[in-house]
Amino acid sequence: MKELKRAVAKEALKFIEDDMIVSLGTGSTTAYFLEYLGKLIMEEELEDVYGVPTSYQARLLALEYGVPVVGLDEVDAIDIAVDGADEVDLNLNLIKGRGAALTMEKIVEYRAGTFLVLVDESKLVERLGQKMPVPIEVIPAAWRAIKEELEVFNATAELRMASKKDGPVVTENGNFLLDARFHRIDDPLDLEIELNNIPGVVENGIFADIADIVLVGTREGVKRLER
Ligand SMILES: O=C(CO)[C@H](O)[C@H](O)COP(=O)(O)O
Repeated sequence: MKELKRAVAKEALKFIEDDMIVSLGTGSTTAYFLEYLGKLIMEEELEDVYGVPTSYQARLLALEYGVPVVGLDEVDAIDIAVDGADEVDLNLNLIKGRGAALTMEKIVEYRAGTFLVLVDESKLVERLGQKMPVPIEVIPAAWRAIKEELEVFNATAELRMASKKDGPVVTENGNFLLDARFHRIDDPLDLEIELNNIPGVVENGIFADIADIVLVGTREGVKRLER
């Protein structure tokens, strides 16, 4: 899988041109992309490219690999957003948020001129929710009430616990995460909107109708899916 992730990350470089503002996603696949992007910038094969990080991870990697960073509030527009995903369905709807950065990711990916998604073939599913839960970022005080409310959606949710800290994962926005398993997701866009209507929900990990291009690393090479 590592090699497939590296292959899509390398292919993504073909979408980057001089003078672009690139949103930098979170996760292991975008980490490879950042490594390759930094190399091109350091070798001056790309000029005046700036990255908008979606997380501390993306920011630290950008600094390590020599990709200049700017904040979202410093740029007029984002030319392209590059990020991984946890699941991609047949209509290129996504589940994201395993890395807990879904809110910032959605903010920039929604606004980007092009949203380019990088995955290996294990992420492809017929229907969202087949393998992964939907992460939901919630205001800490509301976690239990929202967990109970999710039962109305026929979902069971778990508070995401930290592994190198006692207690729950706290996002970079100071919130908790519920990982929700739905019985069946037939209409991702509808569910995305409904979840965000629950008071106390900050954002959820369904990214319906916003991916423009998905590069899929397969054993037969990188495949390009487009809406
Ligand atoms: O949504 C994400 C982070 O919030 C990641 O993009 C997603 O989890 C994919 O990660 P990886 O490239 O490591 O498989």
